[in-house]
Amino acid sequence: MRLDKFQKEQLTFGTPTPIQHLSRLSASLGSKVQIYAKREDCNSGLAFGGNKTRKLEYVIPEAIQGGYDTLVSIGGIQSNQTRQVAAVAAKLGMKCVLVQENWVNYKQDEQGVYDTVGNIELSRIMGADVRLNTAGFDIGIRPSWEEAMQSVRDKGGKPYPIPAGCSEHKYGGLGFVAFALEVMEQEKELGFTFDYIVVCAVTGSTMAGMVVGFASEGRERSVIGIDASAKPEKTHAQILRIAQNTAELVELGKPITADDVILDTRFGGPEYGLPNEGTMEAIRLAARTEGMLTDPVYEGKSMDGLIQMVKKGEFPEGSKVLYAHLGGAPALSAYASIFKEG
Ligand SMILES: Cc1ncc(COP(=O)(O)O)c(CNC2(C(=O)O)CC2)c1O
Repeated sequence: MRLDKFQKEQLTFGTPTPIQHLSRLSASLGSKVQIYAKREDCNSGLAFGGNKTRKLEYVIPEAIQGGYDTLVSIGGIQSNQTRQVAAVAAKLGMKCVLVQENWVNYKQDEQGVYDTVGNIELSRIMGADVRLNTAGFDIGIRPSWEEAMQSVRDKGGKPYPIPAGCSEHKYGGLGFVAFALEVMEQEKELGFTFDYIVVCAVTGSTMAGMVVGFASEGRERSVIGIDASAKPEKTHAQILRIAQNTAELVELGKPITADDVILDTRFGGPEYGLPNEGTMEAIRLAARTEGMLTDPVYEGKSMDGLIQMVKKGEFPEGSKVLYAHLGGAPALSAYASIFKEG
């Protein structure tokens, strides 16, 4: 495994993100499984950080060395990706253009709120050129994003392309290979290894990087993805493709197969960006047992998956399960109306 051959720009705090024992959450579920969380939601001082900030550490060097002057990225209106790109651009003194597509059929109660608070508010405060677009949800390469790139060129700028979630970027998986290697180092200090790692998946490079990183110890199938795209076929295919590309980049030395990408599709409904009852219960339980905030789009769904699997006895008794907390809390204010009752 060769990760050290890649350039890295420090955008996180540069120290291993903490692994916390969620003792009260574990107890509330019967203590048969011990749950831990690795806190990527606290990984950087750049606008609350998150999983994209770790990914951008391997994406950004090319932008700096290539003399690009504008970072161009894309996501839904409450995208955590675009907020993190805006923060990195601000920190590096680069311009930023963000395409925010209409990926979520949010409630009428959120009219006038959903596209003004949370992540999109933060991106505006950080000086990004935020461009709303009516196109719906899709994790692939988008015409709106390509048009934004061209608009920068038309004004004499040099745009650097950062696709949704950084995932289709050639180095999009490297950050979470590093995550996996970091966990394996921390396990030495903890004195045990995790039996499972639970992670939310939408554009796929977070999970893809983890699968490759843990594959270095034959643990690729300990990574359990919880789909939050509600279009799992496309997400699974994208995770597999990114994992295979990333395995080649880091010279893993063995293939990643479709069976190595374990994506649980039970918790992503009703559609991308909208929570179900289980999502809401999971958000409340994690908040009320651990003071740990998760969101209705991503982490609330992976937390629901984790909780349901524990309740159903799908983890053998005595398992130690690591929950990857990837961020997302800044979007909570855009969903204020759904938390009004209880
Ligand atoms: C908090 C949080 N948790 C998990 C994920 C899923 O990660 P992947 O896209 O790498 O699968 C996101 C992604 N968010 C996207 C965004 O635009 O914010 C890329 C979809 C996330 O923000």
